Amino acid sequence: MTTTPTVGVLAVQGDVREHVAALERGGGRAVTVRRPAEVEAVDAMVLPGGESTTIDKLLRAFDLHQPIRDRIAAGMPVYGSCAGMILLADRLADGAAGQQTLGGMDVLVRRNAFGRQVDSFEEDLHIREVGGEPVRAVFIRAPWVEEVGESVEVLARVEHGPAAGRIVAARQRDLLVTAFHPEVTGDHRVHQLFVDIVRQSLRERS
Ligand SMILES: NC(=O)CC[C@H](N)C(=O)O
Repeated sequence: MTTTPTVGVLAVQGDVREHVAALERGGGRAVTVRRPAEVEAVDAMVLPGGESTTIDKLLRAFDLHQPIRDRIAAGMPVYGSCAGMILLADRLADGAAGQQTLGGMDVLVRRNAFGRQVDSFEEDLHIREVGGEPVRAVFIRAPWVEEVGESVEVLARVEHGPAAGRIVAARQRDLLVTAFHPEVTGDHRVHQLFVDIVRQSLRERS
């Protein structure tokens, strides 16, 4: 029997609807999460893009910071895109004053790393674990991963231009991050990869 995992999309700020749609197309059941009790009820979570400083403040205002941290520590699979990638980083460069992350992934992430001139751009990326054609990656004032710990697998790097070689997708066990926004392109393969990670994690825990 194949189970359909329930994935909660953090819905305090950011592009929530697009993630809900991409998760459903990728084989998951998507719900929105705004309350601590909802954090407890899901199998996994997506932290969407948006503004990481705002999301950080709202996580604390809505009493979601600690419950999500606790679930990450207990092994809940989480996919963080852009601002969500910043939130999953153990270490942050160029964060705003007082900005905190949830942490969980042994990486140093640099916020707004691509600089002003190239705030936003698109590139076709080859992503490990995502088969078929390259993925059209949309970067919007994106961060990059500057350093990775030993348990982190690099899934994709920028392939062209001045930032070539920079890490923009990575995985540490059941934590997945991308610096770009696959939810805005109509291609649900990254979300499908995440739903597969969640399914595998549920099988291992049952
Ligand atoms: N598209 C995004 O999520 C941008 C992230 C944003 N620059 C931040 O620091 O939070």
